[in-house]
Order: sequence, then C-alpha cells, then structure tokens
Amino acid sequence: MKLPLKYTETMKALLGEEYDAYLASFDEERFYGLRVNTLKLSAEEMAARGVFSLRPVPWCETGFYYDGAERPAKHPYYHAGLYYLQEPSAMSPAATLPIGEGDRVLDLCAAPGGKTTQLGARLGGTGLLVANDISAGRAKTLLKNVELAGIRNAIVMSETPERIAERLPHFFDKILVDAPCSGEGMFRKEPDMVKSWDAEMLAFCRSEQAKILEACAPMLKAGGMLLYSTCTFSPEENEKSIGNFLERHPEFELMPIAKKNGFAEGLAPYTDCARLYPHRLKGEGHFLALLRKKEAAEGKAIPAESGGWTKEMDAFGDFAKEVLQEKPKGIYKIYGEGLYLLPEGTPKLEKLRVLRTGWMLGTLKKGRFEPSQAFAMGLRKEEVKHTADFSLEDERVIRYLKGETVEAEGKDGWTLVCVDGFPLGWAKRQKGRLKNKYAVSWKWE
Ligand SMILES: C[S@@+](CC[C@H](N)C(=O)[O-])C[C@H]1O[C@@H](n2cnc3c(N)ncnc32)[C@H](O)[C@@H]1O
Repeated sequence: MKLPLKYTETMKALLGEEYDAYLASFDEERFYGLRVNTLKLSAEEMAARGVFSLRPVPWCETGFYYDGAERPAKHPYYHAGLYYLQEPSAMSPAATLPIGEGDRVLDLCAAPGGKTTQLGARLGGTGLLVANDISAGRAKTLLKNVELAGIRNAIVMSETPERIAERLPHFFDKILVDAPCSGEGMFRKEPDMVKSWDAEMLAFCRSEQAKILEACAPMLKAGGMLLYSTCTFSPEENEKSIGNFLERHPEFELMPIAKKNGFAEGLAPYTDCARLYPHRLKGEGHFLALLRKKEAAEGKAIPAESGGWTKEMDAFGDFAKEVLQEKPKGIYKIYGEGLYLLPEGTPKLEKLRVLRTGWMLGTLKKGRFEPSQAFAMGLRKEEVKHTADFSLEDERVIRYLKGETVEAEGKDGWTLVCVDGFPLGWAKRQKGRLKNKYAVSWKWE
C-alpha cells in the first residue's frame, strides 16, 4: 500500500525503532471481531454454542476473534441480535469507560452503534443511554442497531453536541466521545481511507474534536467520566486535543488506563492515555483518554417525562393480557401513533431531533395495537405466552427471516417467532400458519 510521505515521516518520528514492525503489520492478515450481546446471553454461553471458532479478545470480556470465512453477519443469530460485529481494537473505548448500574450515559458520536450497543449491554437494562450522531442518515443505522440489540432504555437522536449541552447540563454520569478523526488506524483494514487523508482533513478533524469536547464539559455531573477515543495515531488529534481541553478545563483530570494486553502509553506528558498499535496487538489502531470531572457548579433539575395510562392504551392492555406473561412496567407514553415505554428519568427533549425515546412497543391505530420489531427484539421468550421456537437447523428460520409464511401449530393470534429461544420477530398465527410480520427492511437477502 502506498502511504503519504507526510504520514510515514510522522509515524517514523512517533514510533522510532518500532516503525519497521508497524509497516510490516500491513502485510499481515486482518483480525475479525464479534462482541456478544450480554442482554441476550453471556459470552460463555455464546462460545459454548460452538457456531463460530471464537478466541477471546484480551481487553474486552465479551469480545472474540472469529475467522473471516465464517461470515457471522449471514447467520440467524445475527438477526436475533446475539452479537455485534466489531473490529477488536474498537471494543476498547466502551470496555475502558467505567459503567455503573443506573448510570446516565451519553454516546455522543455513536453511529453506526458499535460502542452504543456495548454500553447498552454493560448497563444491563438499568439507567439511561443516550446515543447521538450528527448525521441523520447514520443515526437511522444507529437506531436499527439499538433495536436489533434489544436495548429498551435508549434515546436515539441526531443533534449537534452544542444543542444537547444546552438542554442537558450536569445530566450525565458518563460520556463516550468516539470522535470523527483522520482514521489512520484504519489504513490497514480500509486502504481507501488513505485517499482522503491530507493536512486539510487533519485540521478539520482537530477543530471538530475541540468543539465536541467543549460541549461535553457542561454535560457531565461532578465525579462523572468522559472517555475520548479516536481510531487515528496523529498526536494532534489525540494527546494535543486532550492537552488543549485540560488547559481550558482545570475542573477535569486525566485518569490512568492500565497498560496491559499490548496497550502502549500515550505521548508524554499524557502517558496515562493509551495507544493501540497493530504491531503490538491483534487489532487495528485506537487512542484512548479517560477524564474525570472533579467538580461542577450546582445544576438545576432537568424536567423528566411523566406518563400515565390513557384510554387509547387499552388496546395494548388487551394485547398484553392475551400475549404477554405480564405487562412491562415503566412510563407509558404515546408519540404520534406509537406507544413507547420510557426509562425512568427520561428528560423532556422538546425541540431536539429525536428518532426514538425508549422502547417502541408498537402502533395504536383505530383501537388496535400492532406490535413493533423493536418490541420483539427487546423481549425475552419467557415473557411471552405464545411462541414458535425453531431450532437453528430448522429451515423455517430462514424462510421466516425472508418474509415467508411458515407452518407451526399453536394457539391462533400474535406469536413471537424465536430461534433457539431468542426472539426474531412477530407473526400472526391462524390455523397452524404463521402470517409473517418480520420488519420488511430487515429481511434476509
Ligand atoms: C468514529 S465514528 C463513530 C463510530 C461509532 N462510535 C461506533 O462505534 O460504531 C464518528 C461519528 O461521529 C459523527 N460525527 C461527526 N461530527 C460529529 C459531531 N459534531 N457531533 C456528533 N457526531 C459527529 C459521524 O457522523 C460518525 O458517525
């Protein structure tokens, strides 16, 4: 691969005698990664299924390498949201940010959702996860991945960091900024990225990163933590971005990141940061900085959404009685024709571009309730009375995912279709035939 001269000169200066090993890594095979969605099953349970040849990623408890030829994206378990395909070094930011039960977490540059789904799994259904991406198109992909993972407690939006900061000061316990960057760490995996690399792009990224970090400062509570990551090696976008931020914000301090599993120190004086290089570990490239906000001015309370059962929701009440073991608990809210279950403490978000608030249960139309794909994905089989559970080898699984009508005996009415006990979507059963209600845009191609 032909690398820009300016880039190789910088890397030589950065790596010294390690530079040749770094260059040699371009001739090595790339690593494929898969991260288990622990909202559905544990990493051990996934490995025990033996469907892929999984080897652990050392820095992420739920991450595994797999063989590229195995194509896990073309597998029913992928459609069941059992895992997310993620480059192994990209698993490090969300694995490094400490997450506690009940935290309010913001993933500010989130699309397509690799780290959002990881944070959602780490929250384990507690607290609140706000996933944002400035690009409206990419935010749609983010939403799909949040739904596929079965995350019930997320808000997905497409906003500028400044507008979120205006509305949600002192609100978050944790923030992850996986910043837009020049992508030098991806040159090996995606050689086309080299073409867009130049000084102008670097300058643009630096200025974006500074603006994004600036907006984060007021959003964190005192004691809150911010994990800044990039997939680039450039000191300007990494240690310098962090250094400039710390100069402007003495209320923040840099926290040490353990240097194990091949992680290298950040450049002095920011040695507490971590650098991931492809010649030192089995992954591409990343930079991580963990910051803690020592103090914050008292913030005023942000008004929270409230709900309450209304007559229109009775159609869902009837559905729940018929189909579910128990009606899910939480704040019920109608937006447009959609019925949603909101996580506790959901802030009022008027005037922000929000794609999704909480768990979308379905639509209420003309006194009828129609369950959504997101509802199916957030459920566990045990929560539903009527299911059609096929084994992985059953040819009806792929036929269902293709949108076909399949046969399965059982009680007439709404039925949750599952593979090996994991929900795939809805069907309406009539006389042993499952009328397909799988989301059209999710169909198996
Ligand atoms: C490195 S990618 C994020 C990858 C993502 N975290 C994941 O793990 O799947 C950076 C993202 O930042 C978004 N972005 C760029 N500028 C932004 C801004 N000012 N505010 C929020 N998002 C921004 C881009 O649209 C892009 O999707």
